[in-house]
Amino acid sequence: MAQQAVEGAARAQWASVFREDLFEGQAGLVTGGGTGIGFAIAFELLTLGADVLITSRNEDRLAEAAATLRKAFPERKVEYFVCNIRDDKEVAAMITNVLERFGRLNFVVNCAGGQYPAPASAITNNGFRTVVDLNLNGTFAVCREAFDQYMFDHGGNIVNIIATYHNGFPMMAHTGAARAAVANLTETLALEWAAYGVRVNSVAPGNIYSESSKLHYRTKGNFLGDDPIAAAAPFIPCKRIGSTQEVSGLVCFLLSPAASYVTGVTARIDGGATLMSNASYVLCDVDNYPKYGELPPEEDTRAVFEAAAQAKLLESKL
Ligand SMILES: CCCCCCCCC/C=C/C(=O)SCCNC(=O)CCNC(=O)[C@H](O)C(C)(C)COP(=O)(O)OP(=O)(O)OC[C@H]1O[C@@H](n2cnc3c(N)ncnc32)[C@H](O)[C@@H]1OP(=O)(O)O
Ligand SMILES: NC(=O)C1=CN([C@@H]2O[C@H](COP(=O)(O)OP(=O)(O)OC[C@H]3O[C@@H](n4cnc5c(N)ncnc54)[C@H](OP(=O)(O)O)[C@@H]3O)[C@@H](O)[C@H]2O)C=CC1
Repeated sequence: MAQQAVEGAARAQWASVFREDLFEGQAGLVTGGGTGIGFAIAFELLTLGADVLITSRNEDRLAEAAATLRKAFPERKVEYFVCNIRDDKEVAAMITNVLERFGRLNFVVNCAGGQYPAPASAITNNGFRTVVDLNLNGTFAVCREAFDQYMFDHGGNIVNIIATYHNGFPMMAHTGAARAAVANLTETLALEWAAYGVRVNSVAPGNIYSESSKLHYRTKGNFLGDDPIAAAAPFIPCKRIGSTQEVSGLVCFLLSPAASYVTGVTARIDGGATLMSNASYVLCDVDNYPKYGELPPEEDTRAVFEAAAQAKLLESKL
């Protein structure tokens, strides 16, 4: 709870690179908008003039995030609605609710999602089904309801947050399969809905610094040490993990008129990590790669890098 407020306060110091009236007059929805990447996206959309409804399962977290956003943006409408995107009826009710509150649905950002790290042989059928249900079926349900209830008549803009599933996703077979399916769904919807003035794109983040993702790995996975997201940094070409604001900036670009001719793409945002296909190429030290948004303190990151490299955590555990 308190973490949300701290995150919100920290983000109040951070400004978007985009024009402040970019989304003036628009209203939309961010699933998973109460935490992490989704919160950063909601924050930036509000910064740029939009009214935003955030939705997820945990009402306490949503209420606290909405309170933080309302405090930061008293001139905007900030709403929340409790919805499990794995439940079709709740999704339909949630879309109806956005329309009742805002009277329009110009954009949808599908950021709700997740999984647990495990080797494929340890994933039960129900575990696999659960993760596919959340990331694929839930995303589809939100897209289709948004289209049926509003975008069919008025056009609109959809961005799906997935993950870098490219070249396989060891320890994440369920989410890799689901996210690859969403990338394909993105292409199909972009084709079918172009005639209705709807653009559909995806953003595939690599390792992003978010409190909830660190917690998620520490409590449920722990296969890359205490801070697995940061421990991956030595193996990323730009030698750092990404910030939630970097993901948000890409989403805002895709929602903006500058991306009017962009539909059906999956944009990777991973510091070049998924390009690492040549085993004979050894990454150099990097000390001048640009940074944007909230990242862990330099010293902490370096300590984690050294520990990770020394223990060769990635090689030994995968
Ligand atoms: C190189 C790589 C670097 C890593 C590279 C990193 C890059 C990507 C980083 C990505 C980071 C993030 O996504 S961060 C975002 C993290 N946030 C989240 O994941 C939040 C949402 N997640 C969830 O709610 C849960 O993880 C999820 C499983 C999807 C749904 O939970 P539920 O409570 O609804 O499910 P349950 O009913 O409890 O469980 C359903 C089944 O799943 C199984 N299950 C659930 N958790 C389990 C666990 N930890 N370990 C085993 N099995 C588990 C249960 O045993 C059940 O199977 P049976 O026992 O057979 O019945
Ligand atoms: N951080 C990272 O490194 C990466 C993250 N991603 C993906 O980006 C997205 C955001 O991640 P991040 O912000 O880091 O992590 P979070 O855990 O903060 O985000 C997940 C969000 O999804 C919501 N959610 C989960 N299940 C459901 C559900 N069934 N119905 C509705 N909402 C749900 C959660 O809220 P609640 O619990 O209240 O339902 C939460 O707000 C996720 O899809 C994640 O998998 C992809 C690649 C890398």
